[in-house]
Parts: sequence; structure tokens; C-alpha cells
Amino acid sequence: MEKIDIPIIDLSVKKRHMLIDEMVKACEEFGFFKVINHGVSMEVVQKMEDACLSFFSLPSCEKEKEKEEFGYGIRNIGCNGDIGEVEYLLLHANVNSNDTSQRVTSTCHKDRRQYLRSKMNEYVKVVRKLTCEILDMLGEGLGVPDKEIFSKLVRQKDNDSLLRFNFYPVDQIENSPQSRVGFGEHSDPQILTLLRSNNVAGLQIRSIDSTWVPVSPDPNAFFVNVGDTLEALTNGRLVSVRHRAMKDSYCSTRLSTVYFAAPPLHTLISPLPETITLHRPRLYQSFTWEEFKKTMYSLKLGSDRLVLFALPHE
Ligand SMILES: O=C(O)CCC(=O)C(=O)O
Ligand SMILES: [Fe+2]
Repeated sequence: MEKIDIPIIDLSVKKRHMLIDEMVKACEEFGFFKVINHGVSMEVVQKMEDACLSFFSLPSCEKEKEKEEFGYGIRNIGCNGDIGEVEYLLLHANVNSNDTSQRVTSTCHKDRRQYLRSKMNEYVKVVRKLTCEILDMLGEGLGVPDKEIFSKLVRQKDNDSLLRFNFYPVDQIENSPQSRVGFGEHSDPQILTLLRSNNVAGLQIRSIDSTWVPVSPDPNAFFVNVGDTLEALTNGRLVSVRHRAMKDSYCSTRLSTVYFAAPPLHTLISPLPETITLHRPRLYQSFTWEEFKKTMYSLKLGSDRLVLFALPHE
């Protein structure tokens, strides 16, 4: 296991140009960095996290009722047989999207759902703002004429962003291996991911030379992953990071909260002209986010999806 210093971007530092250079460098080298002093209210984070933890502590039969509305799942990740040691909620993070919490249900369920939904929505608002700030800095650092080109996609009314909560319970099994995969190796398909967790370790990123690098937990920080779509938009200049979550049988329950920033379904993803050069000819054909998503759903979690859109080169 390699020890690499994960790049840290301190947003309270005033020298914006320096921050932008560091951020672009981190995305080129790792596709990953940590953000501190990000200005996100920890009260909003704490309330959302508490509401989720109380959801995951419900009896299984209660949680199973939330498959439809909150995308509750257990062990099955995706629809191609990928299994993880994880329970999760997966739902649209588009605060404008149809809010189904108005459905007729018993009062007790309705209250719980509405509370959870409102805490999630508050969280999405603050985390989306931070995501857009980061995307604008990346746009500026890459020297594209419209520095808001990435954030505009995420700000669209019909953006396809998601919110996911991964809950890794403590092992009840005696003599189970000390460390097991909780969420298998993959890259995130969207534009950018903002991940945070409670103070329990688990996240690992794969460095360019293919070694796994453990990421120390920091509940006060956000971890940022470049997704496949940003890699395609920047013609491979910013790299999407492969990562996984490990589960240690002796440690405590881990909760990670993951915001995946995505464009509307119909968005055409093409490498930006400024990122195509003599030394870096165009790598990918154009595709819509909907096409890319469909491809993703047809593949195993750990597959490299972008190669399917790569242009042939002599
Ligand atoms: O739980 C984690 O730390 C990683 C989860 C993850 O990579 C994902 O949900 O895409
Ligand atoms: Fe991920």
C-alpha cells in the first residue's frame, strides 16, 4: 500500500490563481483532491447525516419500503451482478425534480420521508454550489473561453445529478477477513463527484501506477473525484479516478455521502476544442449523457466505459 500525499485545496487561501493551478494539476495527476475550508455549513451536513443514520438503523422491513422513493438497496450495486458489503440510498439530486413525497402514505412514514427529503434537499443546495465553484475554477484553469461551461451543465433545471448514501455496517460475522471490499473498484460516470464521510476510513484511490492509496477520513472535508464525462469533455487532460471502498471488520459503521454532478440527459458530450492539440489529438467521439448512461448500465461496475467511445488512432 503506497503512501501518497493526496492534494489538498484550501479554499480560504486568497491567491485564486495558485489554487486553480493546484486544482488542475491534481485533476491531471490523480483525478482526485481534498477540499478544506469550503464554506459548507457543517450544521446542514450534520442534520442530513443524522437523518440518514436514523434511516439505516430502522428494521429491514421498514427500509425495504423505501426502494421506490429513496432508491434503497442492499448488496446489489447496479443491475449486472455487482455485489458490495453496503446498504445504500440512491436518488435524484435535482431539487427541481418531481417530489414524490406527496404520495398518500401513513402519517408516520410521511413525516419520516418528508424530514429525510428536506434534509437531503438542503444538503444538495450547498453541495451543488460548492461543485459549481470548483467547476468554474477548473474552467478558468483550463483556459476555456466560457469558464462556466461545466457548471452551466450542472445548473440546468433538468440536470441528472444524483445523491447516494453508502452505509457500511460493522461486521457481525466472526473470523471474517480483516479487510474486505465494501464497494468495488470503479470510476464515476458523471462530471464531478463530491464525497464526504464520517470519521471512518475506507476510501481508496488507484494511482496512475495502479497502486491503491488509502484516503484518511476527514469529516470536515470534501473529496472530489473527476468523473468519466469530465475526462471526455477535456479530451483526457483531466483523468477520471478509479476508486473503491474497503470495509474493516473491526472498525465502526461508515457512512459516505456522495453527490454526482451530471448534465441533462440530452447533453452532447464532446471534447472542448481548446483541449485538442497537435500533441493530444481528439480522443473521443461525441455522445449524449443518456447514451453514456445506457452504456454504463449495460456493463459491470468496474468496466472502462470511455474506451467504447475512443476514436481510432494510427
Ligand atoms: O463509499 C465510498 O467511499 C465510495 C463510494 C463510491 O465510490 C460511490 O458511491 O460511487
Ligand atoms: Fe464512486
